[in-house]
Amino acid sequence: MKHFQESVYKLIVETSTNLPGDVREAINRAKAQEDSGTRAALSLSTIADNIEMAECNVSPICQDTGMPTFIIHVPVGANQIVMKKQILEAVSQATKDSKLRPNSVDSLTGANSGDNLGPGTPVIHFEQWERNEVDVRLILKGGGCENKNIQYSLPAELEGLGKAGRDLDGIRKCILHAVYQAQGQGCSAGFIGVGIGGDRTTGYELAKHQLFRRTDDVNPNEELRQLEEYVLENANKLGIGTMGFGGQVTLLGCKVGVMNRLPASFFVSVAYNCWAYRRQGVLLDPETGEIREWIYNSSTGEKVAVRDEAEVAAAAGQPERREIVLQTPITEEQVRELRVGDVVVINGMMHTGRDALHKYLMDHDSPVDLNGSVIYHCGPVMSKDEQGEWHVKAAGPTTSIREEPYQGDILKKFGIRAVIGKGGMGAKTLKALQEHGAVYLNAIGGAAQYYARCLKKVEGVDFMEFGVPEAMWHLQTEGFAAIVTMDSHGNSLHADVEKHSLEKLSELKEPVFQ
Ligand SMILES: O=C(O)C[C@H](O)C(=O)O
Ligand code: SF4
Repeated sequence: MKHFQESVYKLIVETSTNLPGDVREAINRAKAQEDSGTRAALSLSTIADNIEMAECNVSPICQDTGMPTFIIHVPVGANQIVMKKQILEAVSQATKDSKLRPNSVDSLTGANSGDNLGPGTPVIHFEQWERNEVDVRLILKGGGCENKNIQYSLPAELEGLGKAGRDLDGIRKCILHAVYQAQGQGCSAGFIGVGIGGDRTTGYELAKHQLFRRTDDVNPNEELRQLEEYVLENANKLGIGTMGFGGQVTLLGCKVGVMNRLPASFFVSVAYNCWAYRRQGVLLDPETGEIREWIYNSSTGEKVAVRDEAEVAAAAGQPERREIVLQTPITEEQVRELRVGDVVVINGMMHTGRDALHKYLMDHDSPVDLNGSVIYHCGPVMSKDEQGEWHVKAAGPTTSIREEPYQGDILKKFGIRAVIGKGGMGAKTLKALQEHGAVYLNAIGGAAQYYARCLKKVEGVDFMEFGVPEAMWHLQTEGFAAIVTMDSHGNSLHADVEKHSLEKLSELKEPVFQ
């Protein structure tokens, strides 16, 4: 199979940079359902822009290119050892070419392998079949939505929904709860794969396999078909909306699979995938390894309608939405002026920082002055040119809640005035924003091309030893827009949406499937 490695490389690039047609259609439908001018509609426009940009630039849709997971069907006798070696080569090459972010981290030392290779990464499953072709499928599922996967053991007592028994109605409750607990943190609107039964490991595997189903396929099991339909309709009543900003569309797809279980166990496993639902597949010629066919057709996939000027104008015309341009360094007075719902446009310097940096700063000094500064929760995809200069290739926000134990203290210690991330933060940070005078800005998760365009120049980098995603990048920005979702007056849009969605969840308590 002379062309196998090259075909796998093409598959990786396509998966990372171009969303399949069925996913685009689902996002388009969501866009049509949201009222124009709302935060959700505007966010979906940004998402649509980002999808187009990624395709045009052949660059990652989201900077978190996830855990590359391959599922491969081969004819009997195919040499899986050689194929595996070539897959590793293709992954490493795609990482060098900035199509994948270096995402493989030593769990004990924190060292990034730099090429996406290491124990357990990438994930490769082989299966034999009797067809005379090779089927290679790939999913790039990022860490933020992976963190929102959840497994229930029935019977259980669920927040808002009460008792969930070992029956179809108990399963229904678990799935609704799974969507509720994700809030906007997994970059809603999302897609879920559900595995009923199995053990803890195979249950999750089954859930993830459901994510390879096309969004428009129909479950052959009538009970499960009804369940999928019910969940899709009712999860959208929770009002979580795009990025957890509130809205009509919270879930874009639900696929459920079932397998046998042990008498003592009853697991319901849910794999949550963000809107940046990157999965693709190819059918290969078993002799040459050349691509015969793409499995999730992207070329016939429709375009996601890009930003509509009328919509932007409608949003701007809303009296309650203000747009404030800020130049760094930012003062306390400027920050105290801001209210939840304002759009802030940042010009000047921004510093990236995520898990490793926040932990470090708790008991060390910062290499740069952070007074009046902006911290961006972001692990970008970077590339270095021949002159040794760095360029930002993809740079959307990461889930901020992971920094909750540190953020409040760090704001105060260094005089930071704005934190940009996604998904919101908790009570401790909200209190610190109020006491110190700072603001939390929510950027649109996954919109990595959209934001990379605003990051004009890399002024420097510290802590490269933490690896590319965790390093502290010093970036010159121009026109970086984000929404105030937590202000210095004790208001949090995230707390409001969570409370409201819990009320909505409780309305779905009554049995549906007897
Ligand atoms: O690691 C990242 O850049 C983002 C992550 O996928 C997240 O959603 O938090
Ligand atoms: S940042 Fe959002 S879109 Fe990107 S992988 Fe994480 S959850 Fe998905």
